[in-house]
Amino acid sequence: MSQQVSPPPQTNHLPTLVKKERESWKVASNLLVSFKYAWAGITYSFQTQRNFRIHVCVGSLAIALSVFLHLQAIEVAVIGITSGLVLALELLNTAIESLVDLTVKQTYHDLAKIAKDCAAGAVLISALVAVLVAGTLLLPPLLALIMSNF
Ligand SMILES: Nc1ncnc2c1ncn2[C@@H]1O[C@H](COP(=O)(O)OP(=O)(O)OP(=O)(O)O)[C@@H](O)[C@H]1O
Repeated sequence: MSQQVSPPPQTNHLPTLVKKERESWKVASNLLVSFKYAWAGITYSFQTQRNFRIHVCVGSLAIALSVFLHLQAIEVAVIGITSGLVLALELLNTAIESLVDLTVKQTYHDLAKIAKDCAAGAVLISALVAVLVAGTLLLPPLLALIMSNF
C-alpha cells in the first residue's frame, strides 16, 4: 500500500513559511521597538527577581572595583563578560520559570521541577565562576592596596 507523503516545502516559499510561523500576538515593528521590549524584560526581572538585583549590584561593584584598582583592560573585560553572563542566564531563568508556570499553572510536575532546577543550576554555576574569576583578579591588588596603607 502506497503512503501519502507531503512534498518538502519549496525553497522559494521559505520566507512565507517563516513569516507565518512568526505570527504572534504582537511583533516588534522595528529595531527601536525590539529594544523597548528587551528593556521591559530586564526591568521586569529587576523589579521581581531578588537574585537578579543582587547580581546587578555585585557585578557593578566588581567592575567598578576593577577600574578603581587599575586592572588591565583584558582583566576588566573578563570580569565584565563573566558578570554579564550571570545576568543573561538569570534573565533566561526568569523566562523559563514563566514558561513553566504558564504551561503547568499551579500543578506539580516532575518535568517542571527539572526545567526550573536546571535553569537555576545554570545561574548558580555562572555565578560561582564569576566569583572565582573576580576573586582571582581583584583580591591580589586589593590586598596590596590595603597592606600599603598599614
Ligand atoms: N510546577 C512545579 N512542579 C514541580 N516543582 C516545582 C514547580 N514549581 C516550582 N517547583 C520547584 O520549586 C523551586 C522554586 O520554584 P520557583 O518558581 O519559586 O522559582 P524561584 O524560587 O523563583 O527560583 P529562582 O530563585 O531561581 O528565581 C523550583 O526550582 C522547583 O524545584
